Amino acid sequence: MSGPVPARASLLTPVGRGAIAVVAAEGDAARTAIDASFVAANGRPILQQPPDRIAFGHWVCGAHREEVIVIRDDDGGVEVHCHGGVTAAERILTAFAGAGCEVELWPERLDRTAASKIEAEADLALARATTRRTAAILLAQRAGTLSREVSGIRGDLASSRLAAARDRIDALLARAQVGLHLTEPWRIAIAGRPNVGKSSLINALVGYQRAIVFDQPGTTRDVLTADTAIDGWPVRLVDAAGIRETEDELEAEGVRRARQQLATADLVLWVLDAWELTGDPQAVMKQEWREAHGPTAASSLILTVVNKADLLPGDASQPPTDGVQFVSARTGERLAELIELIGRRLVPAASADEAIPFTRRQIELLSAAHASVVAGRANDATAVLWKF
Ligand SMILES: Nc1nc2c(ncn2[C@@H]2O[C@H](COP(=O)(O)OP(=O)(O)OP(=O)(O)O)[C@@H](O)[C@H]2O)c(=O)[nH]1
Ligand SMILES: [Mg+2]
Repeated sequence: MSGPVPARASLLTPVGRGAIAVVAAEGDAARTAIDASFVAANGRPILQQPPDRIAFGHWVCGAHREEVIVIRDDDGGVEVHCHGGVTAAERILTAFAGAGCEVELWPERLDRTAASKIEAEADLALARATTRRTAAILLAQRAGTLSREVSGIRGDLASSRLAAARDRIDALLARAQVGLHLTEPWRIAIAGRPNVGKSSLINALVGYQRAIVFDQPGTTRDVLTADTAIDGWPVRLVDAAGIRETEDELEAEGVRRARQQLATADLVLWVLDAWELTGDPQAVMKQEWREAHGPTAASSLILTVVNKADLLPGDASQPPTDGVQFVSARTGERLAELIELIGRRLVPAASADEAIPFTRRQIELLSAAHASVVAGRANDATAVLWKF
């Protein structure tokens, strides 16, 4: 027989996001609170409700009655589902606390109840995942893909296959950026001369009117961002104001910030105007980059986007060139190709069934294990990997 379950209560759902809120509680004090406040529609006390089945009723608190569903399990745990929003859930949590339950934040609860550290981290990450693709990858890690790989590496170390272990750690570390971006958006800066259609392109990519579009150079004076998904990856599109020399102080500040956005972006889309294009798009992009940034070479993480392709005669078909995409933000022409190209550039390869470290803690452990393996200290590496 196990001892008494400590009484705890937690709000499991994020504040203000869903139509329902869920409060979980356990321990004798939790039952006391339920007995005092829950009136089941079938008139039975909670212990006479069948376990793991929903009991509909009301949470009664003074003159206030709130519709709820209560579910109990066999181990003294209960879940109360009430209307979403802050008030109802708070009233229920207060009742649990009043009966003697310790109120615990849900990340702490996850840490305590998860079967492993990776599982707890995956649950936290899943709550922040915004696309199916990223959620599928995280679910695979939660289901054991990452821990199996780590234990495979420990097996290599135990059998003195140090080179194999090192290669497998290298492969995991190579996916660290993808892993961190399962919960953090990739940052894509949209840059180029004034009036080429940067804001229009962002609007087209996001699918709604977000940035101000105006037929005058220098419309966007500050950095605007829009969050969306591209090819299943969460991205933050950053609208960099037209970079050029300016006397206007406010604009100069915008230019300074835009430059900073470019320096820190995961990918830059350098936008050209098809109507004004004279010569090879890549060469023009490099020329404009030099004008804006001085002699620093354009980084490889730049895609050249030739916008306003609808203004070109004929079907505007250009021979496909590596790193160049013709589009029309106005008509949506070739936007699908651009989206695919961005996806490939951002994340060269990632499949849901490979092991991917997805937290800084995991990446630090792998780096430490790597250093130990390289130094020939297999035992130290093994010890670090056990911390997974
Ligand atoms: N024909 C055509 N016009 C476009 C296209 N994209 C944008 N424009 C027009 O070009 C003008 C400038 O567009 P913006 O999106 O404001 O350009 P921008 O690069 O953000 O300009 P700044 O913020 O001033 O640097 C507007 O009149 C748009 O309607 C396109 O694909 N085709
Ligand atoms: Mg703009």
